[in-house]
This record gives sequence, structure tokens and C-alpha cells, in this order.
Amino acid sequence: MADFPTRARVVIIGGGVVGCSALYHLAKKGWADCVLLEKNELTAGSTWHAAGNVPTFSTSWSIMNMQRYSTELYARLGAEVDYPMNYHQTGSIRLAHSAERMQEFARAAAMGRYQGMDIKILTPAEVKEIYPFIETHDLAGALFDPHDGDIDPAQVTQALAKGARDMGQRILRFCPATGVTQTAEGWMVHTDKGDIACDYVVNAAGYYAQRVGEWFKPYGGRTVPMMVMSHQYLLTKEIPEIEAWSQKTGRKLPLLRDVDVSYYLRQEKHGYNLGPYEPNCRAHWATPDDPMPDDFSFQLWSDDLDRIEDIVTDAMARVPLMATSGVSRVINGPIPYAPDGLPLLGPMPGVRQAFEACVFTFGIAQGGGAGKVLAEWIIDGQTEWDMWSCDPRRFTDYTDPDYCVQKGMETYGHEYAMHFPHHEWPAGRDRKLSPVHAVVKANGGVMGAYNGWERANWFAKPGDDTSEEATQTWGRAGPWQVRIRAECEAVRDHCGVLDLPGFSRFRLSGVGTAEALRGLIAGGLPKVGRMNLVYIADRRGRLLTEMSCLRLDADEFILITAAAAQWHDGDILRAAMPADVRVEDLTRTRDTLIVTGPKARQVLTPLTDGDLSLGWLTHQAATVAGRPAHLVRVSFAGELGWEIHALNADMPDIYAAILAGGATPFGMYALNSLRMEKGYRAWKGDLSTDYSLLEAGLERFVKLDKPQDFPGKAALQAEAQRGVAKRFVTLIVDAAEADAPYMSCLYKDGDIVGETTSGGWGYRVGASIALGMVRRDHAQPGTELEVEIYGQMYRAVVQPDQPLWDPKNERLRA
Ligand SMILES: NCCCC(=O)O
Repeated sequence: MADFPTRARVVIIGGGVVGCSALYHLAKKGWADCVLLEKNELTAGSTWHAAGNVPTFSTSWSIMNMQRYSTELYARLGAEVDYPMNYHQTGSIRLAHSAERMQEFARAAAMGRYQGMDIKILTPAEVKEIYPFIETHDLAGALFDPHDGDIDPAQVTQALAKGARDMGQRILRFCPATGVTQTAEGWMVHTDKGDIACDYVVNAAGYYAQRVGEWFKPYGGRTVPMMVMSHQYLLTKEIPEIEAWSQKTGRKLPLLRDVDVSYYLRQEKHGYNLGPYEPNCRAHWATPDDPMPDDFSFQLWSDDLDRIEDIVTDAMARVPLMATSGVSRVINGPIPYAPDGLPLLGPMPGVRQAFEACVFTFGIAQGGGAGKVLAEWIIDGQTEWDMWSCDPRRFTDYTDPDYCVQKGMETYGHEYAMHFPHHEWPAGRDRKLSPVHAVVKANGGVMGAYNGWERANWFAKPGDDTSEEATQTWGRAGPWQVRIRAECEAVRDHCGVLDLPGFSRFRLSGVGTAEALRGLIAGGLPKVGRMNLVYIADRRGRLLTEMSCLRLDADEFILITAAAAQWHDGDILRAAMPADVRVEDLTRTRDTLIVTGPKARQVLTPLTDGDLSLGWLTHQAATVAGRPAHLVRVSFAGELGWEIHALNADMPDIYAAILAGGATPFGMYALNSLRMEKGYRAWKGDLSTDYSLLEAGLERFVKLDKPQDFPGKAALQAEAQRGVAKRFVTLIVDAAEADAPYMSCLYKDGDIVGETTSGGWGYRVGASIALGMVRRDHAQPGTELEVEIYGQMYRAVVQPDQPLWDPKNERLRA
């Protein structure tokens, strides 16, 4: 090939909407010497047969940001790149059949308002006014998203490609990538037409992402956690009434989603496009007798209407006009699913200079925003919005193909389901078990999955309702409530024990470790024998992670971090440490118990040879129940307490002895309540890259005057000079039956002035607590705000800057 590019800054593998959007956005940010490789024609994978809906609605703040951005981009893109396309912002109506669904809508509408969108709640009568063909007698109401609509998937992809090409980017169609080789500088991407040397490579291969991902395994990569579903939508013949309505109004009908029945219904020309997400769904290419073909470009499966018959019948009852027309075409095509239904967008776990932008199930709606996010990741190393919900590192070593198929099918069949705070999805469970799992279960543990690890959320007593049905509420009341209260009271008055498998832990050792850490963390290191919290920021001073740092020796440390952060934090540590520093991931080999409460010393004294008089934030090697362990004098529950870290094989004896010593087992729900009463932040709720370390109120962990430079130092120094825009606060809320969930809006005199980052009931203080970020001018203690909880306003008062429980920390230092 005469002008084959042998060098590029970035090579993107895959020419769907996401790959083209990434190419476009890289050029927009000034990197116009990149190449996109597509093995067939652009859009040949899933993009060409996508339904083309473009919602903004999401109950996730980051997904809503990404989808909102897509609608804004698509509205201006045609003119910007001179490629007119069919984009209809018709608005959409999302129907509710229950009060709980209306509560979900109210929460999303508030988030939408915070993002500047006029999302509205409708009564059934209002639905009928704007959608005359619908039956509304059994509806609770609806949500109206004015920016929703549909776009031609091929046109938007070609428009992004044109825009990218016009800025200098290269797109090589019918040029499949055949492999990659890591080089000292970056990568060599191989094709049959030649090799391309590049700094960065992006896997944007849609449903082929797992195959492309295999090429990265020799360089530290893993099997891409995904599977492929068959998604059908059917197109009806033309319906005269729709044509007449469109001619009369000059508009298309708003897109309908009957989310409780599980389908979307959209005007397509003068007929309908009906897309069900059926519970009895079908995975493809998931078993040896159904292998993924090497090429499925522009292909579909034959239709299977039996699977969606019930939903079609329901839709015809909802919009009887549908029944007046026959089916003209069925589209049954492959759609990739990650286990949680969200895309993989961000750094490729374990592999330097490689990214993923793949496994999009809503690629058209998210593609615009995804390109922006990916360009930021690659060029800036950080993103405008915290994107943890899409970060490929959220899935770690437990996502084997069987897990991915189970979860993918569960997610597809519940595409529009509500995600209640006390509900745990049942598929793909028991992937990683604590060494005391059987005992925890035998004691009534009602389990939840944390990075694949099973932990007790609460402990049920015989007769308690532990069914999935009982969890279908946004409220705090449920069979768990009385048990959580008792667990918190046991921790307050006596001693509790929580088994915490999967705490991510890394040992760092070797000459220069301490100095390397000083150049990474914002604060100081503990002395040998002591521990403290350390924080790592990005260049903007925004919060990447928090770790407990135990110093074992001058140059030997254990860093302990959230279960979910294992691969995220592992990547940060490995990237930052020089070659002489050894970074070992010990997560799998050890288990942790939290033993805490005023009688914790009494429980432990007969069991250990450790020195229990050592003070707060100390640690020591000791035996417990005759087994080697490490005792750390700390408690996330905010009482006198120790963490006991031990090898898996030793933990059953230790746990048994502590239970026999009178400790009450408690679960994650109680821990969450206890930590909020102390104002202890949780990772990726209260602690996210949406906030700087200073906004998060972590000044005491930041040493701006230390000699070492560290990521974010200059930005934090500048922020300290000018003052923070927002401030972390604790609020007491006059809540009713539900506490404030993540991203509830905080108002002052009708204006949104902040948001909650977590909320729950404090059983020791007897109040509903919210932690949040508030505009600096409204963050003074005593300020009265309002918080919107599922559509209702409640008084929320900013509390003094000290813990609600044990403000002087006397109990935990006892
Ligand atoms: N392509 C799937 C769109 C689903 C939805 O609009 O809700």
C-alpha cells in the first residue's frame, strides 16, 4: 500500500461509532496523527444495526454526563463537519407502573436538572396529552426527557469519521489488525498491509474486543470481561394514523419506554420500532458448539419472535395502534455486554499505554461522550468526570467466561430494572469466598458481592425475610433494619466482629521505597510500627485513591485499600514505583477481621500475646488464638478496635475464638452506618476524582510544604491560595422513610448548591446522615439547606467540622 502509515500517535482498532468518536475527539484535542483500523467497512459490527436511540436518562451521574454530552455533540455535529444527518430530538416518555419507579424517576430528574436538562415528571393525563395513542389508566406517571430521540447510527459514525479525516486522521478500512507487539516506546500494531508503530493503542473492537484483548495478554493483559447477547427489534409497516399525526403536528412521536415491561417503542418513518429486553433472553457465541465466527460483518441472526411474544402483546395493549399493522422486518443482531451492562472505557488493566473503549451496549447514546472521555484519558491521563462506573479495572480476576455469561444475561433481562440499595443481584455469585465464609453464612449472613468477594451485609435471625422481593424499596425499613440496629448497638456497647475478605493489599519493599512513596502521596509516611491514611491525587489535585499505609521497616510498607480498587490502585503503584521497588499483591492470600467496640480489648486479651496497650494507629505482629497475625489499632467503625490480618489458613481459628469470646458478628450495612457517623469517607462515593483533596476536607493529609514533588502539588498549592469551590460537609437530614442516596441534590433557596456523596441512618446518633459537597459559601456549620430525596424536599443542616459520634475521638483512643 503506497501511503500506508508506518507511524501514528494512537492506533484505534475498530471502526464503530465509539472508535470513530475517539478518533474525532483525539483530533479535536490536537492529536491529529492517529490511525483507525477497521477490518471491514465502518459500522460493520454492531453499529450498523443499532436502533439508534439517544437517551440522556441514567441513574448514574457519570453515564448521564456521557449521554448528555452525546446529545449536545450530535445536535451540532452535522453543521460542524458538514455532514447532514437524521437526528430527531423527539423527547421520550418513560412510563412508571409503581410508586418506586416514580421515585427512581424523581431522583434521575433532579440529577438531570443539576446537569442543566429540563427533565420533567408527568402525570398519566399529561402523558396522554403528548402521546394520544397510549393507554394510561394503569400508570403511576412518567418521566419526560426532552433531549432524547434517535439518530441514524451509520450517519453519525460517518460524520465523526469525516470530521476526524478533515483534521488529518487516517482511517484504514478493510485493513484488519492482526496482532500487537510491545516496544520500548509503545506498540507495533500489525496488519496484513504493514505494521504501524504507535505510542498508544485502543481496543475499540466491539463484540470482537475479547479476541483483540488476547493479543495483550503477553504484556500483562487479561481476558476482556464480556459476552454477546442477541437483541431483536421489529419494525412495523406504515400506520396511517401516525402519518396523519406527524403531518398535523410536524413532529415525530416521542420515544416511549415501558421500563417495567421492558421495551422501547419508537416512531420509525410512519410505523413503529419495538425493541424488547426479554427476560428469557439468548446469549450467543458462549459455548463450544456456537463459536464466534471470524467475520460477522453486516450479518444478523434469523428472528426468534417467540422469545419476545409476551412483550409484543403487552406493547400492543399499551399502544393499540401497534396492533393495526403487521411486522415488516425483524433485526436480530449481536450486542456486547460487560457483566454490569456498562462499557469498558479507560486504561487497559495491567498494560501500559493501552486503553479499552469497547463492549458498549448503548454505543450510539454513549459513543459521543465516550470519544471525549477516551481522548482525555489518553492525552491528559485524567478525565473531566469521574468515570469509575466504566473503568475497565472495576472487573478483576473473578470474571471468567461463565461469570460473564451469567451476569450478561441477567443484566440484559433487567436492562431497565431498578437498582434498590438493599438488593443484591443473584447471578454470578460465590466467586471468591472468605476462609470463614461457611461460619458467616451459618450465623445468618445475608451476603453481598464486593469485587467478587462475598461479605455479609447483615445477619438475619430465623424467620427474617431474606427474599429478593423484600428488598424492592428505596426506603431504609426492611427486615434488615432491626438487625442493623442491633449490630450497631453491639459495636457501640460491647464488641462486634466483621469478616472483611478481599481488602486489597500490596506489599512494597526494596531500597528507595519510602522516597518513591513520598513522591506519590500527598502527605507524609508513618514511622516504623505505625500506620496512617495516605492519599494520591492526579495532576489537578483531584482524588485518585486512599490507602491505609502500614510501615513495617524503613523501606517496607503494606498498603491496604478498598476491595474494588485492587486493579486500579495496583496499576497506580506499579506505574509510580521505580524498578528497584517490589510491588506484591497479597489480596488473595490474606483475610481481615474488624474487631471493634468498647469491650474489644476484653475479648482479645485472653486470645493474643500482642500488646493491646499500644496506641491508636499502631500495628504489631502477634499471635491470636495461637495463630500468627498482624494487629492494627484502627477501626473504621469509630470505636476502640483492631483489624486482624492473617493468612487465610489461620483465620478460621482466629474467627472462631473471637466469636467464642463474645463478639457479635456485624455486616457491611452496619459498618456503613458506623463510618458515616464518624465522617469517614468511602471510595468512589465520597472520595472520587470529581473532587480535589482540599475540597474533600483532607488538608491534614496533604503536605504542601514537603520537599518532594507529588502529583497535584502545584494545583493544590494554587487551590489553597484561591480557596476551594466546594467543601465536604456532614449534614443531618430530617428525612422520612428513605435516606439520601448518592448524588441527591442540595438546595439553598431553590438553587442547587451541592450534592450528597453518601447517606444513611446513624443508629448511634439516631439521625439520618448525609455526607456531601457544598458550595463554599453554604458550607458553614448551622447552614440550613434542603435535600431532594426521591422527589421530596427535606431540611438538611450542615454540622460542625467534627465527627457526629465521639467528636473528640476518645472512644477509639481508649
Ligand atoms: N440500542 C438500545 C437502546 C435502548 C434504549 O433506548 O433504551
